Amino acid sequence: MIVEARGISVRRGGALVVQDFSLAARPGEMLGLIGPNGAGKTSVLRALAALDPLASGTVTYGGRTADDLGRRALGRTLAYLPQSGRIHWPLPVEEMVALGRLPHGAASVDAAAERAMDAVELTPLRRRSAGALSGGERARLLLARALAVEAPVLLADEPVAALDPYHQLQVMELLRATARAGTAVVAVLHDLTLAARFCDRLALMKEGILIAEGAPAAVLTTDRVAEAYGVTVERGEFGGEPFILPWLRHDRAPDRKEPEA
Ligand SMILES: Nc1ncnc2c1ncn2[C@@H]1O[C@H](COP(=O)(O)OP(=O)(O)OP(=O)(O)O)[C@@H](O)[C@H]1O
Repeated sequence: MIVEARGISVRRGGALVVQDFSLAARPGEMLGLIGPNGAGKTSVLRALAALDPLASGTVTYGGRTADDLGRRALGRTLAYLPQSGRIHWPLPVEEMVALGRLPHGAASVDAAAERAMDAVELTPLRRRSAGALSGGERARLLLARALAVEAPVLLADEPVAALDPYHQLQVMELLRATARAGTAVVAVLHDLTLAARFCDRLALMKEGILIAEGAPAAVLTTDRVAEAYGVTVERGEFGGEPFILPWLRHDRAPDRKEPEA
């Protein structure tokens, strides 16, 4: 299912924090939403999840708005993984994951919940209270709950921020596999190497505006990263895949030209 934002603006605390933003995420595609702190990524993701009112523009799911779909259908259409989600109830891990099945009317741990728990390697901890997990385990639990929805649209806000390198790769592989299985995946990311390596397309925001969109190599030029983030990067390739390391804050970088492609 295509999720599409057309000319959306979002107001927070009186200010327009997203302005005239248009973007479509397609089934089978992993789309990375990137940009510096405060650029408006979470505001866009929340708008795509129909969590906040829009100041202008529309968001549609397969051509239908959230109102057209209604709450129940919307709950099956999209899964939303919030940024650094807190866990408020001391439920066992498996029951937390099973909450992802509520939109489907399943209240217990069914096959989809088992699949999701397995995918993030939390099955061994299934009876542990969610309140007794480490930060990274909790992040994977919340991802499992989102995966358990098995929705055609998955919106993930900084899904790897709390994770160690092994689990960062695990989660990025999992998100890409979820996309390949036909889901439209939108992930907010700060790690430019993970974004470049795992996303099919990137959307780069700065100050509430989409400043670039396209294939990772086309978006993450040295000049554009400098413009958006104020950093100079070192870049290279390993096994045919790019890596990009933020190296110096821009005001401290020596002058230099972008290498020829
Ligand atoms: N409740 C609020 N009231 C006023 N301003 C807000 C509110 N929530 C967010 N903002 C502002 O909106 C802007 C966009 O915030 P948003 O969380 O979307 O950015 P972000 O790109 O996700 O940032 P980060 O990378 O730091 O998570 C920021 O300037 C932020 O200060």
